Amino acid sequence: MDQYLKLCQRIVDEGVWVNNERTGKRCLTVINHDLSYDVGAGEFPLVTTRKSFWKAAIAEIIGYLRGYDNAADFRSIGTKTWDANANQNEAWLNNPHRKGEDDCGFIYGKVARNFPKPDGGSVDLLKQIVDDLSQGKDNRGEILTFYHPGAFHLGCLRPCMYSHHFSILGDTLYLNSTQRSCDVPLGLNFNMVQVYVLLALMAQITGLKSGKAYHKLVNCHIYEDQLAPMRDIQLQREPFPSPTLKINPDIKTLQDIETWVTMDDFELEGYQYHPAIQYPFSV
Ligand SMILES: Nc1nc(=O)c2c([nH]1)NC[C@@H]1CN(c3ccc(C(=O)N[C@@H](CCC(=O)O)C(=O)O)cc3)CN21
Ligand SMILES: O=c1ccn([C@H]2C[C@H](O)[C@@H](COP(=O)(O)O)O2)c(=O)[nH]1
Repeated sequence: MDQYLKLCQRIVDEGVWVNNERTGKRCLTVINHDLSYDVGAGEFPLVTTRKSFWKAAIAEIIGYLRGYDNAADFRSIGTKTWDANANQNEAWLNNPHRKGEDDCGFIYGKVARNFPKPDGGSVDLLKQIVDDLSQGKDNRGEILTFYHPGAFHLGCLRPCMYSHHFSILGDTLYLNSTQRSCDVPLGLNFNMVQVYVLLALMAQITGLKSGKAYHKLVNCHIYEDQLAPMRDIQLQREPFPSPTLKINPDIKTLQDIETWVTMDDFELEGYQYHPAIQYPFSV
């Protein structure tokens, strides 16, 4: 939580205004920031200086692991975060590849689980990684990528957290996640939870211990209409101690994640937080 507040303060102090063409808004921006979470020690990086809808964040990453490409599927496991990008993004609404209401197109897990091969067919990157890690194998390229520049025109949004690289040292699993673009008030609140949960879940289903997760952010921004509540309200609050996340130990395989896991399999102990702040969302 301290790391998060430091980044917010860094943007307020050092940020440079950048015009963003896609949203038509100005963003106060810094380049390059590194966060890390000791998942093995249970350091759950949840924001406490406003109410966080952490279950929606977990639902989103579970949806990615399942390869969802439809906002209705995301809603059915507990998050509305893809509604606006699927149904209110002008460029996507006019895109001939959009298959109708709630379609997100070829995004995130849909890409990783069906990664097109130049010589035909596709690869399920996640399954390959889970199979390797389960046998204690790390080929120094255990990379789950959601990024396919040749397919951007087929989806409503390019992936923001686009690469998750897993590594084994001894009996412990590590994760390096990279994010190209970060909406610090809204998106990052979710993305920190997702990096933590991704390492914890992957360690649990591959029989390894959780180590550390390293989260690299490239373009970190606060949209112009989010600056006042961040600077004048959220940054004036004192953080509470971090809560602890409990994950159902019965989750043992990738198939469990694909078939029966719900948000009831995740519980928080000791979450104390300040009142909610509603930040504007830019489509
Ligand atoms: N501008 C922008 N920022 C993002 O963070 C973002 C996108 N676009 N597009 C794709 C996904 C969708 N994500 C989202 C979308 C909405 C919220 C949001 O509205 N969060 C609120 C309420 C959440 C709830 O009620 O469940 C929040 O207060 O955190 C967060 C992340 C993250 N991503
Ligand atoms: O997981 C996510 C997904 C999206 N975001 C933010 C970052 C940007 O503000 C927008 C995406 O816009 P681009 O023009 O494609 O960069 O969504 C996030 O922070 N985390």
